Amino acid sequence: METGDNQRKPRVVRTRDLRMRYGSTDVLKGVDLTVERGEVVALLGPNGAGKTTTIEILEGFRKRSGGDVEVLGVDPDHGDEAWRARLGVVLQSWRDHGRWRVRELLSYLTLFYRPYRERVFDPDELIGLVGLTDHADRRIGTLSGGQRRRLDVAVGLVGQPDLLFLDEPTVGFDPEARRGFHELVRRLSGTTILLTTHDLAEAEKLADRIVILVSGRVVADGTAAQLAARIAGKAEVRYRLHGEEHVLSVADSTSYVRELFEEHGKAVDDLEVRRASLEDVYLALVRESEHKSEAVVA
Ligand SMILES: Nc1ncnc2c1ncn2[C@@H]1O[C@H](COP(=O)(O)OP(=O)(O)OP(=O)(O)O)[C@@H](O)[C@H]1O
Repeated sequence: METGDNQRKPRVVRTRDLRMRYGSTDVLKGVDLTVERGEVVALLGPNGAGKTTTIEILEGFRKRSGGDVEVLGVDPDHGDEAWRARLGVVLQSWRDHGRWRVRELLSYLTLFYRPYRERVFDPDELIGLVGLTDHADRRIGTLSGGQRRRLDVAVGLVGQPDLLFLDEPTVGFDPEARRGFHELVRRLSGTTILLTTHDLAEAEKLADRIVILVSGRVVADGTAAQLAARIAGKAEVRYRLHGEEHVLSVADSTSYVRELFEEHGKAVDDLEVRRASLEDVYLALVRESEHKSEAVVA
């Protein structure tokens, strides 16, 4: 008999060799992606990499050209209403129902989920969770961009989903709204989430794992630290010496700094050592992959 440790973690999303072709253009070229229960996974990649296409296939909104896909144990091409009710989808902003009021819309949506879900959110609890209590009776058309986005998230959460898709959730947020949104996602701890974003700090803050997609292929998959280790080595050292600024990229920053102080002592000022950030890692991986695919095309 298998013990708990030996049991595989339940897969919420699994794709194998996922392919998508629009006309004669291959947009997804064999994507292998897994998301395990309780994980928050960020899908990153340059414009046109295929993130939205991937998400739409997983949501059952788009039919794939090839490969195997399972979401909550079901092929999305054959997902029924009960399966759909287990998903939470936050698309780009909710533009309909501008004349409806916030509480009214959420109460109405709970009716769709009730036949399929054991528990659905109480609308007022949900409104509190997304920080819209003061706006519960406002018409949706009068909400600000950030408030509307919070409502989008609430719409995705109504049915207490087993898997939540967030497509660029904080576009257009001011820094305070963004921080509020990040706290909200943390409060959902335990919910499996697949999100796309162009905000690398956001990915680093929220995601347990980061998957980078370039030109329809997964080029990296791991924690932020694991990705950093792939291009590890160099750190940027900045300092001022006799008033003159120096910026260097060095392999062993500890030895460099030790020797710098041994040689120049107190003449060294404003020292800063910066390890590779997720942005550095991301840009390096994207450049490397783009070069490789250009070489293949050439
Ligand atoms: N319905 C469609 N018909 C033809 N081509 C499409 C269609 N939808 C998307 N594409 C193309 O597929 C590619 C991938 O698009 P997709 O929207 O999945 O990228 P993305 O990674 O989400 O990009 P972004 O970061 O800009 O949102 C793009 O080159 C896009 O032009």
